[in-house]
Amino acid sequence: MTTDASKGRLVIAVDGPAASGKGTLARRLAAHYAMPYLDTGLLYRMVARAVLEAGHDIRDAEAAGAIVSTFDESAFAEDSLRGREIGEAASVVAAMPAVRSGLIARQRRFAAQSGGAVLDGRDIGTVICPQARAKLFVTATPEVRAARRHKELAGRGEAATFEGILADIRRRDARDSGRSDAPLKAADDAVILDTSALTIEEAVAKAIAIVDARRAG
Ligand SMILES: Nc1ncnc2c1ncn2[C@@H]1O[C@H](COP(=O)(O)OP(=O)(O)O)[C@@H](O)[C@H]1O
Ligand SMILES: Nc1ccn([C@@H]2O[C@H](COP(=O)(O)OP(=O)(O)O)[C@@H](O)[C@H]2O)c(=O)n1
Repeated sequence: MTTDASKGRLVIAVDGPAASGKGTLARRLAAHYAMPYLDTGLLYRMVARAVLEAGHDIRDAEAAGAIVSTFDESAFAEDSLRGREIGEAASVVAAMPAVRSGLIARQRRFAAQSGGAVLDGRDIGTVICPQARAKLFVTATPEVRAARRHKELAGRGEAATFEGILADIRRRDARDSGRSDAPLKAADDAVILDTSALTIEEAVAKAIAIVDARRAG
């Protein structure tokens, strides 16, 4: 088996825009290869929640920069981080250089585990793990992503219109792609996987084939 070039380990980087299906694929890849998985979006969501809970304005970069070095990951229930508003707030703090740099070490530590790791986010293949052996950039049209998120949020009991979610997704795409620090973009050596017309099982099969090809390459 050929693994992470530098350390003999397989690291899988999964990036992509909101509701493209990257978390679903990353989780399934982690199960398939029996590797630990980190959803890095949750870290930005935790910082956003901590900033708001401390009573700061979400645009307060100084407050967010101070919180990023002290926040306690175990203090947040995952379910409380998945909502629509926290996703929006996360993309605001994620554009702040102090927040991004404050989260780099813990992500790289996770990726450095001896058994390898799967991480998903926006900048895993470009900034956090540029040496990752396998990189996927997962996409889908904004309309397909909005429909998926709409269904997901409805399942959580969160009322929102399809049009409202589509507007959220477009705004978040623009903010994530337009920021100067670690913008959302595919790494040069990433394989693009468009899931617009794929079922979850079809997308998983393609993702495994892509990773297997990288392991063999
Ligand atoms: N290929 C797919 N077809 C249909 N639904 C999907 C597909 N991939 C993911 N989903 C669903 O879309 C929603 C968003 O997927 P998720 O993996 O959380 O996206 P992301 O991590 O990119 O935000 C979830 O409810 C998930 O079950
Ligand atoms: N590696 C990452 C992960 C998330 N993020 C930011 O965090 C926000 C929430 O990320 P997420 O992955 O939880 O969001 P979804 O794609 O699940 O909607 C994104 O809109 C990005 O602004 C980032 O900048 N870098």
